[in-house]
Amino acid sequence: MSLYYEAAAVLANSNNAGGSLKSRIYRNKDLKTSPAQLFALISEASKWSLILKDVIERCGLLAEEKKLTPTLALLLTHDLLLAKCGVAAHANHVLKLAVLRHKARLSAEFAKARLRHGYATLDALRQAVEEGELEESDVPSNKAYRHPRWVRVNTLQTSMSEQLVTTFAGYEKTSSVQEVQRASASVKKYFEDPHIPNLLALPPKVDLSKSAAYANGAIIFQDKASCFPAYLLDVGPDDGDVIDGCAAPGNKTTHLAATVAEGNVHVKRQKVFAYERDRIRSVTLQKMVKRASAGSIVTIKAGADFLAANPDSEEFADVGAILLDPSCSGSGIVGRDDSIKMHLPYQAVGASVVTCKKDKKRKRDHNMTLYNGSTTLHMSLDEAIAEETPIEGQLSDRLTALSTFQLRILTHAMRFPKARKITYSTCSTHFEENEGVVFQALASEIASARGWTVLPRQLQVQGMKDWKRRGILEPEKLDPRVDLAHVQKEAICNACIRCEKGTEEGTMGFFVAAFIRNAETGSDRYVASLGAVEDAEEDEWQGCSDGGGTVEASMQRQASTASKRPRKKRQRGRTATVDE
Ligand SMILES: C[S@@+](CC[C@H](N)C(=O)[O-])C[C@H]1O[C@@H](n2cnc3c(N)ncnc32)[C@H](O)[C@@H]1O
Repeated sequence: MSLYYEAAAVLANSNNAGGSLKSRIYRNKDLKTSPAQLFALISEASKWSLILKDVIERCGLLAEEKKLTPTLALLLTHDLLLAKCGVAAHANHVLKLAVLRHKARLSAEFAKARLRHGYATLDALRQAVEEGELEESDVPSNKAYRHPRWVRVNTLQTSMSEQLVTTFAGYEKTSSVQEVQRASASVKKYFEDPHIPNLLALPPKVDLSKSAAYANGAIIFQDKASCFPAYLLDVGPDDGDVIDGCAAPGNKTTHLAATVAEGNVHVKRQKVFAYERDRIRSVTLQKMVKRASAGSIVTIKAGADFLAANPDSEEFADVGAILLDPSCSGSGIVGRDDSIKMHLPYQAVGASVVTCKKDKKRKRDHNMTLYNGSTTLHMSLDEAIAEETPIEGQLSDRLTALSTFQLRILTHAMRFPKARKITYSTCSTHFEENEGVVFQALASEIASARGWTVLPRQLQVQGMKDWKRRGILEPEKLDPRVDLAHVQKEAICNACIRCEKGTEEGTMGFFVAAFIRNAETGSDRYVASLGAVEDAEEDEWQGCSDGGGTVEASMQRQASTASKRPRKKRQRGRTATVDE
């Protein structure tokens, strides 16, 4: 009888295997249980876990049954109370006996829990559980703050108008994202995003994973915030080739490919080089690129370290833009609605220890978060999730290690001789990984040698310029060597873009900043774009009044150079140069 032990071991994921929950189960050749049975048990038990956790705690099951761990207690209680055939073990099995002894109390507590949640019958409760009504977002009690299902229409294959009459035929258009945030999964509503082109928000938990459009890559599940970097990079026909330095699973790579293809109709082909250091994640990247039909644009550098890419090599001679989305703490990630959340009952002593036949003591898995004294496991169902690998240890040590790596990768990108644009992003909410890295990068030798500066808000592509949440200054966390006046720091923060999780905007926690080269080394297109906002800057840009080495002063100088060059206009959210 290995079903429950094996399920507990899969959940513990003690070897930190990557990939989705499904792929971890189906790839594991050592399992005795059928993968389908194992997956069904885990996914069903997780749906009920919020209620069952409560039932188990009220019964004091873990205090009385020393053989049970929180995970085993949850899986067994699920089968005892809800599975058609009950606990799948022979009558005398030690685990079966451990829960059977408490059947009457568990059943009584389960009935009370059902009534507490306001469901008169088990069928009504079942329906609510299936629709995810009990499992709200990370911000409980406010439906307006739930995380919508964000869907990017893949313009390499299809168009928004085509999808609206096919995949989303019969869906009603709403005028606010909150309307879809509040809607239940069965409601057919969509909201067309005003900031990012070709992006839709749908009710949380809506299941499109079986749709043909998803299967063939016409639509891609991608959080709104995660679409910011490729859009902000704003690659145009003059920008040459593009590098995605940290690519897997590939959402931003395929988004980049779609934006590159848009500008390539009449001009020479631009390539996207996608670097991914991890071999296993490179396989996912390959699948994603193929499914999105981006193979003719994207060259995958599988298992290759971007830090080892030689900026001066012939291959990258035409690289004008670089997107960097390096590994981070992942503190902005929202428990996705297509991910499995397993709420485990609280165990007063040894709550973090899972025992199992072969491997007696297993360390707590990094996917667990302690929540109100008990534990919640988060498992991805989607291969295409940007999985983060938190470094063990104290938060401050982890942040130092991560930000050192992030700064290295960003300054490496600044070395590519023809590069004129870089975006740097993380799904972290920590200043150290975000604005902190931006400040340090700007203060680096390579940034001043090559003339890199931040792309101010006024010059950003329309949707990003309109986005209200900007960078945050936390002076006490700033590297003391960063020698800038307060007004300069504020200007840099205003150039940075943030998203917060658990808000009425429905995004994950995210950060992105763009860098550009100055007029002397930058592209004409950018120089022109600086001139385009010159007038607007005089009205809007309040960040600087002195003429010293400030960011804004540098922008002003660029703008004045630009005023002597051709005038330009914006097209489809993109900066275009036009001769008069
Ligand atoms: C945050 S994830 C990227 C998510 C991806 N941009 C997306 O949107 O789908 C970071 C990725 O960068 C990879 N990575 C980290 N350091 C790298 C390096 N030095 N060179 C190439 N890839 C790296 C990690 O293995 C991980 O897959």
